[in-house]
Amino acid sequence: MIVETEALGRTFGERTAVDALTFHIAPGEIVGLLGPNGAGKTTTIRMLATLLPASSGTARVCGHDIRDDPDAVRRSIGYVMQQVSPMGYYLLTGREKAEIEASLYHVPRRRVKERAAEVLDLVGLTEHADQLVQEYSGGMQKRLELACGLLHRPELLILDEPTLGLDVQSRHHVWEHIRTLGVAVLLATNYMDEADRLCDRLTIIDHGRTVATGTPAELKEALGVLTLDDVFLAHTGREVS
Ligand SMILES: Nc1ncnc2c1ncn2[C@@H]1O[C@H](COP(=O)(O)OP(=O)(O)OP(=O)(O)O)[C@@H](O)[C@H]1O
Repeated sequence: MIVETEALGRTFGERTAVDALTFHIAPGEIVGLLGPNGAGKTTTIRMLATLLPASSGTARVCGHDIRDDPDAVRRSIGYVMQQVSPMGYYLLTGREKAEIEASLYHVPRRRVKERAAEVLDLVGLTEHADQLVQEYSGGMQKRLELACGLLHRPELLILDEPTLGLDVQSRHHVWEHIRTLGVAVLLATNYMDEADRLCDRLTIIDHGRTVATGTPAELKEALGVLTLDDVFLAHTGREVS
């Protein structure tokens, strides 16, 4: 398994953000983590990425325990956060940004150029590689972020809201590329169409607990509804925000 959690939990003072969460991701699987605002998605992701210690339970990521071997976990994952990188990058070309990040990710120096070109190609940016990032559309910038998350060839890519704020066409384009990356993906999203189109399996959480898990088709079938919006509403009592 690429990810295996067992009763993973995190509290902040009196507040329980994640409560005994158990789920797994198999190699190559795209798993969506869905939930209303404040459900515990980001806290879960931050624990798996070893950016935040767990209060209880265990998790193994790419075979490494998040508590005992955080460095090995970090080497095995790519993490693409919600916000786009700092402004400084806008004055670079896509290729320059990828090459700088490759060095930050400890890609051997003699491999930097080749690895940067490889990941730019994976997300369809080869043609625009020598254009300034500030001239990129929002969708192209997101694809560049995806590319940079893959520079050290992680086994797991963690994506927090990968298409937040993009127009429909750019979102479809980003999805196409995520589908063909060939690594396991954990994706937090508030977009039900994104979860439906992209994810092999979904875990819906609310108040830090799993309330439903299954393929998009299974989740709809179990309730006899046609859309994931209805599934979400039935399990969380809330409309998708
Ligand atoms: N550093 C913190 N200190 C205190 N409480 C926190 C902290 N981080 C998160 N929380 C609380 O934990 C709960 C889960 O938050 P989290 O950010 O994981 O939810 P989320 O599902 O990612 O929400 P969103 O969709 O709004 O990003 C919330 O009640 C939040 O207020």
